[in-house]
Amino acid sequence: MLPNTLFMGQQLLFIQSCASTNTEAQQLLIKNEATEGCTVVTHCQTQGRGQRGNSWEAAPGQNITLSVILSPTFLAVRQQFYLNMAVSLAVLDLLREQGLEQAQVKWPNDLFFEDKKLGGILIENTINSLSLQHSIVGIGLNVNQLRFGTSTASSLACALGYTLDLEKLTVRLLELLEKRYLQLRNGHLARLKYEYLQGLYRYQEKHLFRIGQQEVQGQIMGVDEAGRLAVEIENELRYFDFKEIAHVL
Ligand SMILES: Nc1ncnc2c1ncn2[C@@H]1O[C@H](COP(=O)(O)OP(=O)(O)OP(=O)(O)O)[C@@H](O)[C@H]1O
Ligand SMILES: O=C(O)CCCC[C@@H]1SC[C@@H]2NC(=O)N[C@@H]21
Repeated sequence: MLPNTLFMGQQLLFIQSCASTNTEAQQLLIKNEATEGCTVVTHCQTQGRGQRGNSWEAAPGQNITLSVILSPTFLAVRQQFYLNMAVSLAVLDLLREQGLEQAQVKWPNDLFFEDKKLGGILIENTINSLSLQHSIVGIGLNVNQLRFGTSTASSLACALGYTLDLEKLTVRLLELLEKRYLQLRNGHLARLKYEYLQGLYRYQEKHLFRIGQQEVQGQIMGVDEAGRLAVEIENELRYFDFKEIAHVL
């Protein structure tokens, strides 16, 4: 089954089992065998990689684990977080379309529903001096798996109470990803950022954050182009990189 798209997922490679679809996609890029939108899908990822060096858990045959190769050469290096926002929104669109209206994105790009993580995104960019050259967009979405090693993980099936058709869902994700990517390519950056913030977990709410060893109360006020989180703490607006701040859940 191919998605109804111009290019996203039109070159679709299904691999029964692999260490990581991001690594497989990297190999395709090196061998010059990929056109834009080329997608690597597997049912069994044995060494899935997450952000911050975490590993990604996915029981065989039950989840979406895929990587898409893109060439966002129209984005300046300093604008690269817009790609994260576009991809996060595509996965959020899918979750909401499936009935999880309250799903949100936990900064920078975790998919959250009722305080549990349903999915994650790992984007690996190759850059030249000024712009992005290639991006490998890895998406892991917990679909039919019911039990996880991490207490904070959940799946669509857990949330909805029924099993979903993995292939149909994958095809739909690629369609939604193309829509959001075209929005990005057509320069609708402000729109993307607005929608990302509207879908952001705990946006403009007072909550506890962990900064180093300390727990402080703060309020997310936005993100900057570099993807840093803007948090108001004691009447001061401070900016944080990925590893510098975490939500206290
Ligand atoms: N399929 C999965 N679904 C949800 N979480 C998963 C899955 N596989 C692995 N995890 C793990 O869940 C943990 C939580 O992920 P997360 O990216 O939020 O890490 P973290 O370092 O705890 O981040 P933070 O403290 O900023 O929220 C990580 O250890 C991640 O590796
Ligand atoms: O939230 C995270 O930490 C990101 C998880 C990303 C997991 C996906 S699964 C498909 C692709 N291949 C990988 O090794 N990682 C990404």
